[in-house]
Amino acid sequence: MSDDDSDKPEGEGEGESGGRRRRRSGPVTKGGDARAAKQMFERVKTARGRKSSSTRWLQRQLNDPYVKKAQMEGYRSRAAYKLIQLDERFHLLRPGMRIVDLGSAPGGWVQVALKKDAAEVVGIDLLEIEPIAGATLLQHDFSADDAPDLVKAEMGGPADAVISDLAPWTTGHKKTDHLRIVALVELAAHFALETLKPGGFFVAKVFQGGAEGELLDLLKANFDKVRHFKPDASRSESAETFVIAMGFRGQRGAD
Ligand SMILES: C[S@@+](CC[C@H](N)C(=O)[O-])C[C@H]1O[C@@H](n2cnc3c(N)ncnc32)[C@H](O)[C@@H]1O
Repeated sequence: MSDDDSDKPEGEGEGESGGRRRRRSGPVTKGGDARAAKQMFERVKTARGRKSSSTRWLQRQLNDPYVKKAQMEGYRSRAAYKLIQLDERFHLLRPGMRIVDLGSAPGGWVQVALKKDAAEVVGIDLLEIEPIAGATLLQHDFSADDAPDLVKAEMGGPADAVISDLAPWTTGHKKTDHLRIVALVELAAHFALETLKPGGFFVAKVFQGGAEGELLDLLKANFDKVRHFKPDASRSESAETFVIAMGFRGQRGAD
């Protein structure tokens, strides 16, 4: 993953793209390991064969209050608190909504949307996601041509919200990675324009300067309000922030 705010150690968990899998029901992972909630700072010894970047990731995870909170409150990722805090700030999630979550593995944002009594939650990721009761989870590339129609068919209509915590797998080459990240957010915005209903909103993780240039122009042309916000759960050393575009003007504005 590109982002040092990621929930996985660098280089782990890369999934194959292509195949599509549907999951409709299953248990939400509950509870947490009380031992993991220890208050003391945990130091991790560099084990043989473990890269120092993995050691740093492990040490940070063990000492991160949001990791501990997620384990105790039954969320699959610390990322869940980013959506919770975005919602606290902008009052986005309301009961009965149809919500599309782009890049949903392992499922923290899906859990938050369900907790807010969404009527339909469709999550899509290149990676397989353990089932979550009440959500439809697709293992698919959201940028594939057929993805918007697939998602709309699963939801039974246009979405009230498209939320994106997408992070691309990276090459280590700074310029290439930056282009990949920008392209991914732009694709997510176009996905939103194709699937949202008028009045709907789009939330997306963006990097560095936030939504800029063509992306910002696109959002301003199609939404009544565009804001940026970095939730407390987003690590201060991370270049990520979030763009929130509210009041979709409808398909004609997308021209
Ligand atoms: C930071 S994680 C999302 C965490 C999630 N919001 C949560 O709360 O658990 C970003 C995800 O984006 C996914 N992703 C990246 N490119 C994708 C693509 N083209 N289509 C679908 N998912 C993609 C990755 O596989 C990864 O699981």
